[in-house]
Amino acid sequence: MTEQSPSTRSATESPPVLELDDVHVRYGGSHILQGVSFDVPATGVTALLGRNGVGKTTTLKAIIGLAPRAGRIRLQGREIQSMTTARIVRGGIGYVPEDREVFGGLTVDENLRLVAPDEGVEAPVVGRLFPDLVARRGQRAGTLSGGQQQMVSLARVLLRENALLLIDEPTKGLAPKLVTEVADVLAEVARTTPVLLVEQNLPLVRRIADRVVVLDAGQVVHRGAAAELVADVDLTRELLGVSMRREGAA
Ligand SMILES: Nc1ncnc2c1ncn2[C@@H]1O[C@H](COP(=O)(O)OP(=O)(O)OP(=O)(O)O)[C@@H](O)[C@H]1O
Repeated sequence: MTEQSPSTRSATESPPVLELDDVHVRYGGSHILQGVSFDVPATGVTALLGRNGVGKTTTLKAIIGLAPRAGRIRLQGREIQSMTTARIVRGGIGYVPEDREVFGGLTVDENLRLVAPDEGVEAPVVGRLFPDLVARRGQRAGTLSGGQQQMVSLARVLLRENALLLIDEPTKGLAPKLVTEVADVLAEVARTTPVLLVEQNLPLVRRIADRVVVLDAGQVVHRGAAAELVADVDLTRELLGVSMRREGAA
């Protein structure tokens, strides 16, 4: 495994918000996560990277209790690996899945009122981060663009207080301008809440992530600073099969 210097925590540094220790996921005969261990620090964005099918989404699902997992997972020092998803969410993890899962037949406001019945789009966080959603409050979510649906999905988790956000490929399939908008929102959100982000867009990772964890075949193969990985053309090609040269700048 390639690794930067192990985190030597100073006396003033907060303990990690999330710790994974030897986490395994098996689906039938397939051993998908094979002893995944890493920490998510209590601030900023930690990007979970890796080629297609290496287990990134499965890692988020294991954390939130949507995949059958073994091993130890701690949220703010408390073991959560045996808890139900509902309890983990109540305990402070917000999850934005890859497929966004907005209720297409409900309006933007109705989608948000499922979480915050008294506020919906009137919630201060919505006005501050998603003015477009306020303007579209009466539009059915199923008729929104992919980027707008992503905003609804993000807004919905931000209506709660979260200790940690798990966000799965928020920019997948979005046009470049919308990628920038989503990145701006994520950067703003990460100022107050730590984020574990699955993302394939390396320019975006370079822009908003502080550190990276790279998976390959169900195992962690690299941890370190995001800027260092993204600047290393050979390493990004080796670990991810892509390079910034080919992808272009953000
Ligand atoms: N419910 C399931 N049953 C069986 N196999 C599954 C299930 N969910 C995921 N897998 C398999 O687990 C492996 C990891 O999938 P996962 O979605 O975690 O990968 P990923 O790294 O997020 O990929 P991508 O970047 O393509 O989204 C894949 O081989 C996938 O086919």
